[in-house]
Amino acid sequence: MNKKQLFEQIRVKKSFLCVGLDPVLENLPEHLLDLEDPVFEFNKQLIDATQDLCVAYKPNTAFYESRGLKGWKSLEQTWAYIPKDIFTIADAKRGDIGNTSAMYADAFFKEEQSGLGFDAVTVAPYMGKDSVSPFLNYADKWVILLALTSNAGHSDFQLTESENGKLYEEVIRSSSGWADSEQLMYVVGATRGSEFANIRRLAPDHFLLVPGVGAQGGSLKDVCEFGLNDHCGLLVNSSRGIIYAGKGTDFAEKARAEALKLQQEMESILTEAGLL
Ligand SMILES: O=C(O)c1cc(=O)[nH]c(=O)n1[C@@H]1O[C@H](COP(=O)(O)O)[C@@H](O)[C@H]1O
Repeated sequence: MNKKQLFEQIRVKKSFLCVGLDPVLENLPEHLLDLEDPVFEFNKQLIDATQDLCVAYKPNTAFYESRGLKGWKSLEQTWAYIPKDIFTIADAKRGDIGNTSAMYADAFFKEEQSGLGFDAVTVAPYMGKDSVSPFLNYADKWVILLALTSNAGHSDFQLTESENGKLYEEVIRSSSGWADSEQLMYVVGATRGSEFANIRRLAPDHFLLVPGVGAQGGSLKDVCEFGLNDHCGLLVNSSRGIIYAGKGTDFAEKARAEALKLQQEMESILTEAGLL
């Protein structure tokens, strides 16, 4: 899916919501636990209940990899179940020397080989250009590079100052030369509201993947104040805040209600910005 198509989906659905599919077996509704693949069944019902309200799904691969082969199978089935007009992000935070990154890229993008054909993968930038390029070699796929993350530890390195400014600024500046905004997005945590104006100065046209609303307390309004651009430019993710809204047999309805709240807030933001 290209940038134009993504914006079209945002306008059709009046939403820039990304639903994070981060299932922990112990937290799943009890009635699913006896099924052959409770994780897939959980995701399937969540996808059925939210697909008209969101433009993207983001399974974080850790929640699947932690269960070994079974988990990988659940991930594969989940990816295959997501309707093809919805943007899919493998949140895997990969990046290694070039030939190894090429294998990671195949793992998430090369469907005929790996069984997975995600639209995008999250990548850590710190090994530099040659560690990111193999992902960019897939011309119709996206790299979502970590810029300014939502966690407390973001200040350990990302805010470090040098003659080139803060480290995260340097990540955005340098990587903008590796690919354009048709192939590159940045991760910026919703908890970093005050930095959005600065990020838009460095990356005016890029889509930003913004995790951290919901369970981590980030504000959608603050993110949008400076984060919105003329093609929306935001994919705002909530995982736990949606998928664990309920724990009973009505968990999917409860998840839908939380997703709907966000979608409605997004619709009024998009309307106010003249983007619908
Ligand atoms: O790359 C990410 O998606 C990510 C980056 C970041 O800075 N912070 C962050 O929370 N995430 C991911 O976004 C999701 C947030 O989940 P919730 O806090 O449950 O909404 C998790 O999958 C995190 O791994």
